Amino acid sequence: MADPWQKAYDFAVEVAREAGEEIRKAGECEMKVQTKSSTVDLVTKTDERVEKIIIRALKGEFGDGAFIGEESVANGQPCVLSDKPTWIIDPVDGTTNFVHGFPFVAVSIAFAVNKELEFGVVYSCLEDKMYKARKGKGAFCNDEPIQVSDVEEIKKSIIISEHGTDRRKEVVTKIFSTMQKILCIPVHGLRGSGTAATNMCLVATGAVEAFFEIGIHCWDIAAGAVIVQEAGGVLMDVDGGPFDLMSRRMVSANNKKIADRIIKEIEAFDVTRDDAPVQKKE
Ligand SMILES: O=P(O)(O)OC(CO)CO
Ligand SMILES: [Mg+2]
Repeated sequence: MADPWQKAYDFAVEVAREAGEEIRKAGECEMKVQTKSSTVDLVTKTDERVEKIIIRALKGEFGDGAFIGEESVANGQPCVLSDKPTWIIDPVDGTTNFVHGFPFVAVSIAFAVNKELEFGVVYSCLEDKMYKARKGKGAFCNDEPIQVSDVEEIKKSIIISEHGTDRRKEVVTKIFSTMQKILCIPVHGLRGSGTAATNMCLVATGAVEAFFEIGIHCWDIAAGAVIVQEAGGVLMDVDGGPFDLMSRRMVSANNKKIADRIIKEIEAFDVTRDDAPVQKKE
């Protein structure tokens, strides 16, 4: 078959749009907020409900397949990327923004086969921006082609960095030390939208030169990874090695020169891989 995944790609765009509509409506109602790994790792009924809507729609169209969804994993489902066609879903990327009414929230749906990402869809639903990309076929925002910035000089760049949800003092110290060093290169500015998926789309459109983070999960960045690459950008590990979707470490940039310069300043800290075996409780 010449183009086996086109139908899945088109369907993912429609599902992301419907999910975004649900999120917009839910944002207008009062919401009950719960916490996951820590008091700053938030989840709402909307996250869980929208993930179920997405998975139900995909199963309805394509049958039972492999799914890695943020809320399914939180409820004990495995988080292992196999060779099987696999949907990787973040129903609400930017849950903290959503809870606070900070206006950047995205639905992120990616699809991988043989552990390789085939396409990604990020719907920034409060801005009504539909980002999408398919391997080898370019990246788009609302159907217009997008491209990374051509800036090569770090001193002319804007860099996105987030703070994450790990509030251990040694981790926060490393995050701020890294940010300080990058700011003082100097760069034009540091930014952060509060959603990794949207941050990657900002790299892809050329609004910023790079976004890096340690501690994100595969569902935050899988769709954005395809979008950045198809917009002409690069993905790397924070130590300069190859990007590994399950490692929870990522630098995305408009080009390798900018990525390498940022990597020089990154103070890494340990995170548990997404696909690490779950420890059995004694
Ligand atoms: O809001 P979420 O889905 O928890 O994701 C955060 C990072 O983990 C923002 O990208
Ligand atoms: Mg997320």
